[in-house]
Amino acid sequence: MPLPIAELHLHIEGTLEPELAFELAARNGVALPYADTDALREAYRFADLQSFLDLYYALMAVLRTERDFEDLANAYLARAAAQGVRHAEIFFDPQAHLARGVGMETVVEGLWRALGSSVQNHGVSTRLILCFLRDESAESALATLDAATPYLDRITGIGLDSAEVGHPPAKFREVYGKAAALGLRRVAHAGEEGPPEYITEALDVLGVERIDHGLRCAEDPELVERLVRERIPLTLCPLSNVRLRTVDTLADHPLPALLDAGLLCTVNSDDPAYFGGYAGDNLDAVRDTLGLSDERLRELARNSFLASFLEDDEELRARYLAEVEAYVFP
Ligand SMILES: Nc1ncnc2[nH]cnc12
Ligand SMILES: [Zn+2]
Repeated sequence: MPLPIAELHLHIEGTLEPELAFELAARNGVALPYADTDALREAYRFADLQSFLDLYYALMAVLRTERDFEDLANAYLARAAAQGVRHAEIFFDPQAHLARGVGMETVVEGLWRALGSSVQNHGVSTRLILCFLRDESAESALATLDAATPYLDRITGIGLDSAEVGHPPAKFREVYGKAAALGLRRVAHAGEEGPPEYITEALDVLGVERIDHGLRCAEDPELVERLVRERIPLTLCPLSNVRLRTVDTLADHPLPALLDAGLLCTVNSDDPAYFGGYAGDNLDAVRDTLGLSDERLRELARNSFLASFLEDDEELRARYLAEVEAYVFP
């Protein structure tokens, strides 16, 4: 039995496995510029975040109907559950779909068909987090939040993703202010490729409650001290960092140093179909390569539930935390 964890940094579009991409392409009459799944997998060699994003957005062309989003989410939930994920806070990128003529309703209703029955079907509780694309305009983010208004009962929070460098958090001050007023929780990618200053800005200007990635905080000891003091969680994604060359090798990952510093770190998969592993694979990799002890792994699992947005169901959080403490490592 795998260690029970919450996954807090997961882009649902990044769970599109090549096999499902080809199935959806055939179903929707979309031509893919790859001969087969092997040829597509060959394209999964990334130089940096942008080279990944180019493929990530291009492959979304196969996602067209509610059923497509439902199938995508069900495939993720089944795989995640098999690796110990008990709770998933799932990002989605509506602007990438709206730009292709796929409406907010199709995306949210489709995802909800899977998420709404996930506890029964997969044993995984879920929350949905709407991400704004930071390389789009602030006005586009505001229009996207407006388009999501009818679905806010299904959306727990907002996030910020896509190409980081050159798109500092402050650009999205207004939309984060509006989202806060609507009672939405706030997170943002920061310090993945961007500098530590973006992390500070996300906290001070956007009022985020967690930092997605955030690994470049390791370059600024005062920032690390602040994150520890304020108990700001980091949603780290080790295999993603290796594939996108944010770290040279997994052995160079700052996770052990950040844990030693007292940071509330969590381990997540980001875009598992593209980066070679789901949440449990990421935990196995850091255990094997970074030599994390069983108690460190338990700490990561505990952190994931503490950092989750389960304030609306503290009883469930307590149950998950009890599962973590009772877990016996093989
Ligand atoms: N790792 C990542 N960083 C920024 N934007 C993303 N969108 C999907 N995955 C992402
Ligand atoms: Zn991400």
